[in-house]
Amino acid sequence: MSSKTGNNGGGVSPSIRTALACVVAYLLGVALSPLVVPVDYFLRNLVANPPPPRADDANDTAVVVPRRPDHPRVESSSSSSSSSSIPDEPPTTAVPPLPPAGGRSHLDQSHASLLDRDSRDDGGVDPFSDVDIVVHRNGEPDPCSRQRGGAPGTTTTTTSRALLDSASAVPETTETETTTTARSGDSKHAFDAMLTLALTGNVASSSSSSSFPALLHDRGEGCGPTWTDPRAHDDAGGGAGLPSMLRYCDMGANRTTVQSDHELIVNVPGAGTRPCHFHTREGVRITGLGQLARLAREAGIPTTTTTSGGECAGGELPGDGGTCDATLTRRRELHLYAVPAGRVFMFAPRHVGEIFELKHVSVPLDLPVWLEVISLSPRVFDVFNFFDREESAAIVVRALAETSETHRMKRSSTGASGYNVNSKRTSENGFDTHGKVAQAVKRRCMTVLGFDEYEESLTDGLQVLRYNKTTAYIPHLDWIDDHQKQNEHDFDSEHLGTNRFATILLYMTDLNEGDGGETVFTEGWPVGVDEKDRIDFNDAKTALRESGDVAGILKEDSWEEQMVVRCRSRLSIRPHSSRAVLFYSQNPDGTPDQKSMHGGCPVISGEKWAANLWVWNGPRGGFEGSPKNQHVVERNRAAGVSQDNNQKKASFANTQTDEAMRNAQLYFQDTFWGKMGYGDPTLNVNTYKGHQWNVKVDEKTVKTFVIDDRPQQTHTI
Ligand SMILES: O=C(O)CCC(=O)C(=O)O
Ligand SMILES: [Fe+2]
Repeated sequence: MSSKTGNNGGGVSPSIRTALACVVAYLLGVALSPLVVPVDYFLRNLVANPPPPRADDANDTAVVVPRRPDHPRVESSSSSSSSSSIPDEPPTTAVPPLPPAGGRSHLDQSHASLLDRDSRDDGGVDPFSDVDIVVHRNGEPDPCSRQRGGAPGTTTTTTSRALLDSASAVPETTETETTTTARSGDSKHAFDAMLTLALTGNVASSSSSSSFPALLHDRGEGCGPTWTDPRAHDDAGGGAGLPSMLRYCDMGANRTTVQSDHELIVNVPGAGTRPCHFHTREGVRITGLGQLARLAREAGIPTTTTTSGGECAGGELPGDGGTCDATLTRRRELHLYAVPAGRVFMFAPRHVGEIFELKHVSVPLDLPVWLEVISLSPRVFDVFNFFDREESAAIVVRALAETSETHRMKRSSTGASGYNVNSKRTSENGFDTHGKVAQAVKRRCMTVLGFDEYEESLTDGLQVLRYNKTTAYIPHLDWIDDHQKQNEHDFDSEHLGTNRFATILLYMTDLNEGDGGETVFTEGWPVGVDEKDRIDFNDAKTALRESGDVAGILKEDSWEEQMVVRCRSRLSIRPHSSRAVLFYSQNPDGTPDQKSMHGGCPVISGEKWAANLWVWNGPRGGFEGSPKNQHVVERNRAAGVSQDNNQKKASFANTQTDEAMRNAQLYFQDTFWGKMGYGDPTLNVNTYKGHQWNVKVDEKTVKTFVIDDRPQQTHTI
């Protein structure tokens, strides 16, 4: 079932008439859809239980969503088993109690009281007394290192000791963003430095006289860079002497994305390198010691085994029989996901069907938001209860009412320089940058992705998409490829550039099996289908043709027909109103994830409305601090144009009235751009005020166009 677009209207202008008709038709569609869809998808989500599996659709290549397990923290058991590769060290001997508070001249008293059992009101239980810290690299389900086993809490734990020691080593910082002076560890940036230092231990330096051991049993050697790090062998630069984890946390001058808080980063004392920032498995950024202590208290339930009649341990009083009940407590685990400075948190799924409960994300209906893993490679997740039907309808209504030339719904374009209408993207799109719902959804999206603060420079406006019957969007990467570095903006996210990092796709209409319109991930495989039962392209094509489903609708061997074949044999997501899906376009190291290739399948029946939100790994073009290709900037400066302020859209067409222009060609200055002769398609470009476009015939310039002030301009010969 999907809403149908009406197109008859009264005496108003045709575009407003169409828009109004669409609004009414869409609302009717939304209002009626629960009556037509047997079990309404969203209502199913209203009950706290997850939706039932969708395996009942025999021919449905859409994802089969397994049930939510009763104990969603699947990670703790699996990670402890997977952690077998990391050798556990025998527990260290008990650490002496902290010195009296007065003796801690460097320490903020508030930190000390968080950890110091003597000064706590709750009986002084050290929050880390039976918890081991386990570290993962960003996006990795397997830990890379773990804490050496600590002594259970009769006294201050190794963890508290290390945290307090490292807190004392982090200098006082001034947080310019809050204009308050914070003591060491009070700011999230100082906290990052402190935790990184505690995990890896202090690095000998002339200025640090004290020495204390690393919390991690291997000082984080297992958590080294996953990319080739030139500093590993660079004795002169000191890189080789650093624990590997420090080289992971500080990706180096050529790879540390410059975020808006770059200047606030506090280096790891002794090492002088940038620290990691740390997130929970669910993406929550850990910004202070109090929060870390809270997480430690909440970390899982310890497994205990009790044997009676044992010997009494030191300090334990014997029971009636003169013996002690020895309670063997298996230590709990606090998993931290370490993200290099300047980089962005990424979920670390282990298996399809895995759940991530996002208790920190609030939505209008106060329903729990959770992720369910649809695919590991590409990384794709369903985001349950991300938005509701009301918001879904509001997005469509606003898109239809939009009249501004830059934002209204119109034939889609693609590419870094945007404006080229593409024959392989036949849908329509528009942008919602200021709508109330769009704003709310953008903020929610950032929270889901693990940002502790909203950052406008990291998101595009909400892009709204409409697909009518037969329209589609050929498989592509959302990551923008500018490998020749032709743009002022530097898109090379592996290094200092920024690019699209993650996409949240929102669906606003219900499409039934056979209606088409799925989002297909052409490198992914359908869930729940055995490897041996996967269908190859040719068999799927034969089956499609035999079914006759697209006969008379799509041309044989057209790219659209080929897409339907893929949509029916590869991982595809069927739209439902208020369904949201998250996927990543980059790997954790910033390289593009080629497996994230995806497209919008041709709509066979009805209409599809969707929207996407692209989140970048750093400031996108036009925002302060966005990375630039300096050579292009210089070139433009020499040509007297500034790209940021003067971008224009220009179309060049041949009216076929001047015989001398029969074989004309368009050049940007002296660079060939495209054929502009009789019968050649209009050339659409993004260009800049003052740019010169030359028309040449037989290599001689016959006409020059200079781009003027108009935002959109057409030049003809
Ligand atoms: O419509 C879809 O399902 C996908 C849209 C998409 O990939 C895009 O707009 O980048
Ligand atoms: Fe896309």
